[in-house]
Amino acid sequence: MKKILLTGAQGQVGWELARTLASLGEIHAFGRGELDLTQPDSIRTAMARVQPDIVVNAAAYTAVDKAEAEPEAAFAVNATAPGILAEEVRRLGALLVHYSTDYVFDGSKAGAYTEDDPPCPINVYGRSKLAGEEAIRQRGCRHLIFRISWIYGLRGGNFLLTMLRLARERPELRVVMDQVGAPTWSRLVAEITALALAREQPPEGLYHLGSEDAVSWAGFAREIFRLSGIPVLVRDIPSSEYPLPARRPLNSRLCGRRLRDAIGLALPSWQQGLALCLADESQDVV
Ligand SMILES: NC(=O)C1=CN([C@@H]2O[C@H](COP(=O)(O)OP(=O)(O)OC[C@H]3O[C@@H](n4cnc5c(N)ncnc54)[C@H](OP(=O)(O)O)[C@@H]3O)[C@@H](O)[C@H]2O)C=CC1
Ligand SMILES: Cc1cn([C@H]2C[C@H](O)[C@@H](COP(=O)(O)OP(=O)(O)O[C@H]3O[C@@H](C)C(=O)[C@@H](O)[C@H]3O)O2)c(=O)[nH]c1=O
Repeated sequence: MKKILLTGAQGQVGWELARTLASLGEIHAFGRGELDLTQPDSIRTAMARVQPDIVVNAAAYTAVDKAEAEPEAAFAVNATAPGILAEEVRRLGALLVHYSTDYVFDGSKAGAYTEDDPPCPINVYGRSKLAGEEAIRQRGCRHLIFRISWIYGLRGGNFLLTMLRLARERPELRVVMDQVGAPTWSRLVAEITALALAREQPPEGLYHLGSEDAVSWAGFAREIFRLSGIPVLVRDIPSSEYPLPARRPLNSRLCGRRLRDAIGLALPSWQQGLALCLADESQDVV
């Protein structure tokens, strides 16, 4: 039976992975308390204890705005730690599964970004995540990196829960309409990861995991409220009217063709994903 070491087990994606990957092998799930990615010894001790066949790194520094003020903290978790994990994975001859982001791009492309498009991040979080990808590739271990985007679910901190909370407080919300991307339910990321790992020869390298269709944050908010039956008004605004410490790419669309061609896996449309998430009764809002 394969041994799987999972980091970030309390995060949005990690929480789903802890359940979904359990069908694939013996899972050793670590939250920050048991495995702190800022402590190299903590990483090496966990790796030595578990001796995993597969490491799934779902831990990350994801506070996009806060990262602008504390780049060292973001780089420690998102860049240095994946490099150490990759070193350990190479020594064990294991496979490292890692998640990156649409924020490695500047958003200036007209269509969906492919894996061959040159990254050019415009904020600290994006730069730290790109450095993490590069650190893994440089170590030369077997790896599978999924770039994902706009993750939501009914747990943790995300745009869906923020919208549901704000709608209880205000009759009208102002939401940006000039940033487009594909909102993705955390469970679908976990399920696609499990399907990829269940293959005799799991894919390796870099893959974009995004549904082909895209929407603006304002359009996403409207669909959340439509499906939830909440009568709140969403007013379209440009990003310039919602100033934040970190710039966001205007185009976050990721082309999922490479993964579909490699193993026949693709995400459902973002609308289908959202409907599935909101209809799921197995999860409580946390
Ligand atoms: N959220 C999104 O929209 C997107 C996320 N991604 C990527 O997907 C992956 C999963 O993200 P997601 O689940 O949404 O993120 P979350 O923020 O929900 O979860 C990240 C987890 O990492 C943990 N963590 C943070 N710092 C450390 C540390 N020093 N040591 C150990 N664990 C730590 C956090 O713990 P704690 O709660 O204690 O801080 C948290 O449980 C990440 O690689 C992220 O960059 C990519 C695109 C979009
Ligand atoms: C709450 C709110 C946000 N917004 C805008 C701000 C921002 O431009 C956009 C998205 O807001 P958020 O700050 O929730 O999203 P953000 O933290 O930028 O989300 C990103 O997280 C990282 C981790 C990723 O990797 C990305 O894929 C992406 O999901 O919506 C409004 O226009 N109105 C509002 O009321």
